[in-house]
Amino acid sequence: MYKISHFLWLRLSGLLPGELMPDQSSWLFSPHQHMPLMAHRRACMIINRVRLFAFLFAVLTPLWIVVDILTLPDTLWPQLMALRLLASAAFTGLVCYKRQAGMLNAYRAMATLFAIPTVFYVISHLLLTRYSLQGLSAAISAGYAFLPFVLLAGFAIFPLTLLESAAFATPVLVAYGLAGLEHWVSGSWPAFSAEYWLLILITGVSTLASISQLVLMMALVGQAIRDPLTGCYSRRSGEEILALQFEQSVRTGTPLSLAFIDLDHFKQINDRYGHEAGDQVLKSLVKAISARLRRGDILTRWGGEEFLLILPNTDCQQSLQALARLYQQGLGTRPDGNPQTASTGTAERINDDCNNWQDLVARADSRMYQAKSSGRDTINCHASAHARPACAICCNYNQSICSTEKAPEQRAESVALG
Ligand SMILES: Nc1nc2c(ncn2[C@@H]2O[C@H](COP(=O)(O)OP(=O)(O)OP(=O)(O)O)[C@@H](O)[C@H]2O)c(=O)[nH]1
Repeated sequence: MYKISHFLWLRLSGLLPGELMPDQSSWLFSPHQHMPLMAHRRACMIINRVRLFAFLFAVLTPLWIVVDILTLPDTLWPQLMALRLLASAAFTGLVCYKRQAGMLNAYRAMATLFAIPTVFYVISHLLLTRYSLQGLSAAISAGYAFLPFVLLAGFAIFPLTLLESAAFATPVLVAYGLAGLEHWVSGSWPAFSAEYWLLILITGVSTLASISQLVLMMALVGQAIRDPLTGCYSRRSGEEILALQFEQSVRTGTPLSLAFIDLDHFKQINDRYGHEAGDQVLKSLVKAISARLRRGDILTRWGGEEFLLILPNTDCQQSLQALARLYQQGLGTRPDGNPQTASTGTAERINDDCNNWQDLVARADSRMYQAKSSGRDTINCHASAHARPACAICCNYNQSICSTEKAPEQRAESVALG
């Protein structure tokens, strides 16, 4: 059974554009495990497309009023006209929708976009069934029944997971099913069943199109956010991630630590062994660090041989522990066989009392420079005046010495780390 489903999955995922990493297949089913950067970009895209869709509907919906006036009874078209104008106003409101990009806001925007035509469809259906229209009027009024088809086909322009597509399509399918109940009662159920089946087929095709868009987006985001040499996050995406993490840390009151890591004497490698050897050292450093990171920690290449490690939900002491572990297990090897060392400066949002992520990076950066000038191969998390004493630790791994500026009990702690 597993083999069959695996084979099927490979065949199906091969049909989708872009490359799909095996560990990303669950991303197509539910948004649960999407990384924050992906979720942010997807939310931006969904909100933009909702506006586009709403603009189109805001313009097209009132245009049909002319046809209604010319073909429908005088008692019916004014009601439909009022309905159309209301729907158009609601769509215009959506075009002006300006909220911060987040998946919750994206869902709200999409739900509103699909709710407007669904309500329009149900009310227009109730109005039209009160009249027994004939000839041209009947033909024109039949057009109203196609609205759910247009709506479900519209899913194709959004990058959605399977679960999301199902959640948005279900109310439309239910509304259409309820509106068609009387066809069953009046005996014209075969025609209605065929229509309903067509609706389900369109939903299936749109869902596949949405998932394909999601795959394409994942591939593009994946390429855009990675540093091509080392495979870790690029500086641009690092800044985006950091802005999101900082915002979340402020909102939830949780700590956020940064470690600014700069390789020591890296220029010598390039000068003595060539750029190729230098590149190799960078790659092995990223490999070494990535293998030991906690899920949720993010490594970004900030500059040539400078890396920024983002540690969400991690306080000063925990970040020092994590870094001590990285240093102890090694940061890779230089071409001459010696271990590669690095100078690191750390900062933490609450302890350092930083109001924005740029300040936090600047704090970690300046501590990294202090670490360089104090002999390299060092983690420097010297605290600011606001910091708790536990953070006033500076470890020099070359000399296996750790010193504290504050309480003696922290010395014991830092020696244990070193
Ligand atoms: N091979 C390689 N070298 C790079 C890359 N990016 C930057 N560099 C080199 O990294 C070197 C950085 O040199 P410096 O800033 O003097 O730093 P350092 O030699 O590590 O000295 P300290 O930081 O003071 O220990 C420069 O020679 C850059 O050309 C890269 O992608 N590949």
